Amino acid sequence: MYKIKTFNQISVKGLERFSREKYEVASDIGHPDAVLLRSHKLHNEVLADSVLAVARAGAGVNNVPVEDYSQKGIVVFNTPGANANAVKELVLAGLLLGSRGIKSGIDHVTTLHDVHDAAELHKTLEAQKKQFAGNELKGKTLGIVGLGAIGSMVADMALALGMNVVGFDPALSIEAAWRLSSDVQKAESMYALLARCDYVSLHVPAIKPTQHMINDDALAQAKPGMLLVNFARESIVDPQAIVKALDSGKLRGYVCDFPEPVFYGRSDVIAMPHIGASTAEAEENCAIMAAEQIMDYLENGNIKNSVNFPEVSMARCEGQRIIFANKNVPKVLGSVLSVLADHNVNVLDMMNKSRGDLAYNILDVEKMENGHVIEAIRNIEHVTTVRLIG
Ligand SMILES: NC(=O)c1ccc[n+]([C@@H]2O[C@H](COP(=O)([O-])OP(=O)(O)OC[C@H]3O[C@@H](n4cnc5c(N)ncnc54)[C@H](O)[C@@H]3O)[C@@H](O)[C@H]2O)c1
Ligand SMILES: O=C(O)CC[C@@H](O)C(=O)O
Repeated sequence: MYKIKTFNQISVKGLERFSREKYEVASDIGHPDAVLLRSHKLHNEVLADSVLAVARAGAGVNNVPVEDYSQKGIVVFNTPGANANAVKELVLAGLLLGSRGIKSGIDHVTTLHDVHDAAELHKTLEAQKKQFAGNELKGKTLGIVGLGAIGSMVADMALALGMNVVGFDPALSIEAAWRLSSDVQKAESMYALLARCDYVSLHVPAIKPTQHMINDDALAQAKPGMLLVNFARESIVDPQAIVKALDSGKLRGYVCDFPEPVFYGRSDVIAMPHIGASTAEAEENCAIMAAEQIMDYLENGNIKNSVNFPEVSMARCEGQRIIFANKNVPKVLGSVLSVLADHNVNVLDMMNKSRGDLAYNILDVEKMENGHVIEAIRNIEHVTTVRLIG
């Protein structure tokens, strides 16, 4: 029986993927084989030594200490693209909320709830509505920083609305480049993008190089009156710099998914409670993808959509499967094969891949009589984890 520990509310559609015959899934499991979570921060959690994999039902893995887990041989998964459409749709809402007097207009209507005469109410509102006029998106220029799963969808949406789209992504993957419309203009730097855009939407991961990438210097380059939209992460912007830019009029507004105390009481900030991915569809997509990735890893040793291990998938042969991870240095695979040879174990198929400092291997072998083989592999220098599957 495999054991899965959950944090956060995970969509039932994903949890149902774990068959009851093979899996026990609960939030209070003591020695799990895998952890399934959303935004819960794992940095302060002590994970049991039994944990082989951690799956983040979502895109950002800044709540997972990935480097630490890599040293321990724990595979970390995420679910790329599974919630991108939900975020894209909320970015559209953000652009509209920042362009039109939608929120202030609705708030104003609620202040008139003591006016009970309909004719008087309509007359008052008609006289006052000019305060809530705004601008259209069509014909304006949207800058997108980060053109991955979400950024590319936001680009398509903005083009369909008749906006000009400028993008910046120095680490664009080949797959993402194929997805991107040829109508997206390329900016040479983020500063160049900020200088020419009426709207800018951020879609980068929260990693060291993106920490406070929107700061005083960056905002000094911005086109005056720009609207900034941030559905990526709080750490990407310096909140004090945002406040200064709003006060000086450099920024017209800031729409985000990450409220900060310094924004309280400001009518030029619209802050939502991290609901970019909070749709039934996105939650299901993420949970299903995460559950399937965990199952394929636990049952077959295959790895798909990991943020720290290489992508590895091999069809099963008859017999047994040995999987092991090791530090990416010479001779480890050779030493493992020598152990197998010494124990008369025949290898049927194998795969070896590396990613940075890590190497990962799948060996299908004829059924072994000798129970000491796995222990002998575990004792080889630089091997971090080894497992025998059925
Ligand atoms: N608000 C929410 O609920 C919500 C939901 C989903 C994702 N997110 C956030 O959005 C981020 C992006 O999600 P995604 O699915 O598009 O991820 P993704 O990995 O598909 O795309 C991220 C893109 O950012 C690019 N990038 C990295 N560093 C950059 C830099 N310095 N400048 C410009 N581009 C850079 C990468 O090359 C990549 O193409 C996630 O990491 C997560 O933090 C938030
Ligand atoms: O799980 C969530 O609600 C948020 C997920 C989102 O922040 C992500 O990075 O995918």
